Amino acid sequence: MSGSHAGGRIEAALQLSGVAQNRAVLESWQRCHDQFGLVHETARRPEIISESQTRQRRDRSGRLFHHAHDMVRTLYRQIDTAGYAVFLTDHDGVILDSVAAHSMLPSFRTNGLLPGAIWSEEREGTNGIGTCLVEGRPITIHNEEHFLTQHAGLTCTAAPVFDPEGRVCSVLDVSAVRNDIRREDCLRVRSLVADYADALERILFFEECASDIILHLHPDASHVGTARDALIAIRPDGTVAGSTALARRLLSAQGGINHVKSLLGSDVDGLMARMLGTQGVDDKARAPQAVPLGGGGIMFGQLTLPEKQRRRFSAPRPVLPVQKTRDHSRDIPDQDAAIRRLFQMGSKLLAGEIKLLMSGETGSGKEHMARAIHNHAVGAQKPFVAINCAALPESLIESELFGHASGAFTGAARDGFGGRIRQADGGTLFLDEIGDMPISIQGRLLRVLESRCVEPLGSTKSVPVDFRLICASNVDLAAAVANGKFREDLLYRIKGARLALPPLRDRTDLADLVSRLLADFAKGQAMVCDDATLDILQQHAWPGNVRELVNVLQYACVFAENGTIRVAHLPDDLQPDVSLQNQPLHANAQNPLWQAERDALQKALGQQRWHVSKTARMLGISRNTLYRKMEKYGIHRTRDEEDGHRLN
Ligand SMILES: Nc1ncnc2c1ncn2[C@@H]1O[C@H](COP(=O)(O)OP(=O)(O)OP(=O)(O)O)[C@@H](O)[C@H]1O
Repeated sequence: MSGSHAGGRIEAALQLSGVAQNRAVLESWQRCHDQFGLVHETARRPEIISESQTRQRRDRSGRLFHHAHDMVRTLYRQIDTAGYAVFLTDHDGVILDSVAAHSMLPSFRTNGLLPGAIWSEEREGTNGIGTCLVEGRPITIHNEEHFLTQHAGLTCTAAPVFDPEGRVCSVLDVSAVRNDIRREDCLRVRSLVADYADALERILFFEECASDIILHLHPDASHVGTARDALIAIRPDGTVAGSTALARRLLSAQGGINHVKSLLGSDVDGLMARMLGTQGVDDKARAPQAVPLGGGGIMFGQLTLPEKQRRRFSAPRPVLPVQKTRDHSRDIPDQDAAIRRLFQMGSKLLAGEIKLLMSGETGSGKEHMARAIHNHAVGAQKPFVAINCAALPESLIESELFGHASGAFTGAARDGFGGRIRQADGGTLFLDEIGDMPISIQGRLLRVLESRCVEPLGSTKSVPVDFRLICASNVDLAAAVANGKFREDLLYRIKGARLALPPLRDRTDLADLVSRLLADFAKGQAMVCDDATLDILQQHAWPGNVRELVNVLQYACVFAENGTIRVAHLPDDLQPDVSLQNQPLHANAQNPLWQAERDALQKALGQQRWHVSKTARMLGISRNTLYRKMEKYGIHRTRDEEDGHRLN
């Protein structure tokens, strides 16, 4: 549609008030026209604040930017790749973060969608971000619904993120520079964006209201304690410190939710007594209870108490003594600065009984690091119990973790088994791949973490346990919560502090790591790599990280002669590929040959269901060469592909 046509349509719609299909769009056009004096055909340059101002806004957004970082990327992977980008803004509509396919960046930039750009309605007319800020609800602004003609090529779906006081503090937006997307096709994106915005709201809520009593509410008891419930933060004096948008919606008929008395008809002590009974916080607090509302009606709820309140309501229990000042100068041998920093931080946090959640690619050394931190912070003589939650069959995991009484089930040990958690008493429990823990077991683990007691299967006796906890996961747990695969309350319990281990390819100490590992394998004999070999190791992408390096070096040691590993001693995958060395350096996306090879690789990977070894065999190249080519052409699996098939 030409500019004047679009303008005519907008003017006609404005005159026919009430007839427009989309109230929000019509009202926005009205604001653009009457309040902001915008003219739809004017071509305007985007207003972009400086990098330092954008940085300041990120800092000012508090933890929003930090927490949203992974979510924005997970959301991007979850959305079909067809030209979409994901944006995070602050409360003024200034873009703080964005993710898009590299090839699409120029077109988003041309349209003014880049960090620092201001997408308020006042500035850019009706648009996903700006209109969502005004409406305070998820919205799609489709092509010509944009007030300014220059934005008619955009399709934007956005959802607001609320702070606990109910103000929109951010907008999560998914946009495409395409005009072949039908409005109805945006529905799936809209529900995804809204889910992520809700998840972000809850993370900010739990963080900001960490010292308040949290009331979880829902009309359906089965939703209480899940990511679907409504949350209200209550101060000890009964005033409401904050709530989620869902809580405000569900309780809108209650005539304000400023004080627990008007909301529930009782003060804080009354609420505690009713919901916790005489049994203390640990068990009763979790079972949803019927909650009569002050203004009539009933919901189901449960309470989560901050540590201070828990102590008030639960029996005193022995706390694992914090070790005296520890000698942090006795460091791990790794030379990489990021690894050393993580070790120092992790040791201090674990010594202070903070729970650690490690992330990092497979084989990057999460367990290795966890053990080093435990040795340093708790003491090597204390138990370190590592459990891989993905490796245990579901039928066994419960008794393995929590133990069982004698004869609790067929095949149970005759004298019973105390369970791995109790083995960690006085030391550290390391739960690897916690994202793979069955949801039924997650509830039991949560109870153990809250009550610090284990109840073995087939027994009614609770046994007190004291351990420090380190968890690791290579799946995005926030996304697992959004997909209903991981309990949100457990995530907040285990996420005291996050440690993200870098992949081996990003580490700066490969040569040093190689000589350390060789010293271990060669058992006293001198063993080195020559320069050419070291060069190849430095260039390799190491998808299997340190574990892969260990395997490669062990293999090479078998063939090494006179204490030297040469290129010929490396496995086939690491042998140099002559054909690649002859590639022109200036290959780029405009080059038809470049594109043809990229397409062929992508097709082959798709045919082989992203099985890299099989694809490499089919193409007649080594696995290592295929990895390098994938890296060169920026070929990555989408989230769906990742879910379906593990990269071998
Ligand atoms: N910094 C290191 N120094 C020496 N060896 C290491 C180091 N990091 C890891 N390793 C070795 O690499 C291998 C893989 O490490 P680890 O099991 O800790 O990785 P991970 O990230 O926990 O793997 P996964 O995600 O598969 O559970 C182990 O053999 C470990 O001993």
